[in-house]
Amino acid sequence: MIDVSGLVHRYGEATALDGVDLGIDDGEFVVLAGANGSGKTTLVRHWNGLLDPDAGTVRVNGTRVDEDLVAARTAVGMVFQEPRDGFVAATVGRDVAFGPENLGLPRREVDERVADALDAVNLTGRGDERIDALSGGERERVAIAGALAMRPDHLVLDEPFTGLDAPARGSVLERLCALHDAGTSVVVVTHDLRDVLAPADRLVVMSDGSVVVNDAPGAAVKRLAGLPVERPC
Ligand SMILES: Nc1ncnc2c1ncn2[C@@H]1O[C@H](COP(=O)(O)OP(=O)(O)OP(=O)(O)O)[C@@H](O)[C@H]1O
Repeated sequence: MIDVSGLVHRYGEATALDGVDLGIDDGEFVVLAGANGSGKTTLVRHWNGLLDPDAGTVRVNGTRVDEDLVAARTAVGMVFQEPRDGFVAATVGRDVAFGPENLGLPRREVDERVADALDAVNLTGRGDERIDALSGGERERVAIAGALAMRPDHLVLDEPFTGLDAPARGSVLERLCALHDAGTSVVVVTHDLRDVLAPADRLVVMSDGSVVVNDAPGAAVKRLAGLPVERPC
């Protein structure tokens, strides 16, 4: 469970989050939408302690993030925008192994986690391939595998479909649905609601640093008129 209460974040004089209250339950599939600059990225960066609140609290599984950063970062796996710039190794397997290796896990467990994570994103047996030879969709799935290898309770993806063509977008979304079906909570941050609402349990929309819609997708979509969000087709 991620529990955000009265969260305020300022960059200098500018208020990026203006008292956000939001909960993400275990096993939920939540779409977090809103126009550019509405505060989505700032909000999710608080979930594993990459930013400090100016006011309010963020708890992950009942513990304040600032009291136990390691627990928050283990429980909340993040796949940031443009993961293509964030790879730490040349090959798929080495990159996915990086997180578990840094936890100091024994080799056998690292190998098992890497194999499971690659299975989960449909890249079974492709650990030796070079990342720079993969397609955009495959690279996104490597980034997701890297987060999954940490065995998170919540997987948070910031604009995972940016720059992907329709088939790649479909394959990434299909993998997210499979992970959700297997019990991982999935939060997709996006300004583009095409396709992604069908599997979602909830749609949260931000505007100017506040949550303005927070409801089941069917009901939420009816309230999008006038909000700067691309509606589903
Ligand atoms: N490092 C920073 N320094 C100063 N201002 C920032 C910084 N990061 C974000 N902001 C500002 O905070 C506000 C919220 O930005 P944020 O990136 O959280 O929104 P977003 O909804 O994720 O937008 P996008 O879709 O463009 O990533 C914006 O006004 C943005 O310009």
